[in-house]
Amino acid sequence: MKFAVIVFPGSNCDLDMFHAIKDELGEDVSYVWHDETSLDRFDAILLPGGFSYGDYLRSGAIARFSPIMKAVEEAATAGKPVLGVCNGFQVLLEAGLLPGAMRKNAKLKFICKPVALKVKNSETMFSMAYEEGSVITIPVAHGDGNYYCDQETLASLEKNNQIVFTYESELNGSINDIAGITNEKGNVLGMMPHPERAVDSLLGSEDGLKLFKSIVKHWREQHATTS
Ligand SMILES: NC(=O)CC[C@H](N)C(=O)O
Repeated sequence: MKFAVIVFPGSNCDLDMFHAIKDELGEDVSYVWHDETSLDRFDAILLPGGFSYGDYLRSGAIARFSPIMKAVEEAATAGKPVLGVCNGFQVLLEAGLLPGAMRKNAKLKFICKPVALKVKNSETMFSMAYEEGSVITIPVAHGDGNYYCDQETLASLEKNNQIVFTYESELNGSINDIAGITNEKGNVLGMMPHPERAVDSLLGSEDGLKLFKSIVKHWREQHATTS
């Protein structure tokens, strides 16, 4: 399976994402600079965390106009897995590939620590290796992680089971403690916590690895050949 890690000016979690895929997951991965225009050769697209364009205007608001974003949209439409972590989530929101918006953390402080997350939906291509309802530990590191959407959007997120992860206790002001959501089709996931920083017990947790394993498992099932 071939993964792309999109690199924007100001991305800083691209190396961790690359390491998680190459060294911990053992899959093929390449960096793709933001001014490229095709992702045809990749099976899954990863938008890493960081401070694209210095978080000017709003986090992700400038990166969403990068040339590569048209290819990210095409990949999403084609049903490929698209994962945005932290700043990657912010870019996906700004691009309209996920509903809602990100605001500054309720207490206006940057929060950087491991947090407990509940797996609310283990039937997505990103979460199928987890037990539904299980509590996992994944670190967060953000200033703008206060997820917001209107009541109508919240109702549809709940109805369609699009909320994949929630914070176990109040963290940053996010509505209904939402930490990660998918699009309606289920192939685009945005999450504020960093699974790529939780892929080895040496890092304090390996709970993030199952997320990447889920993507591979789902892809292999879809591409199984019968001989
Ligand atoms: N780690 C990150 O991706 C940081 C995200 C973002 N720029 C923020 O501080 O909110």
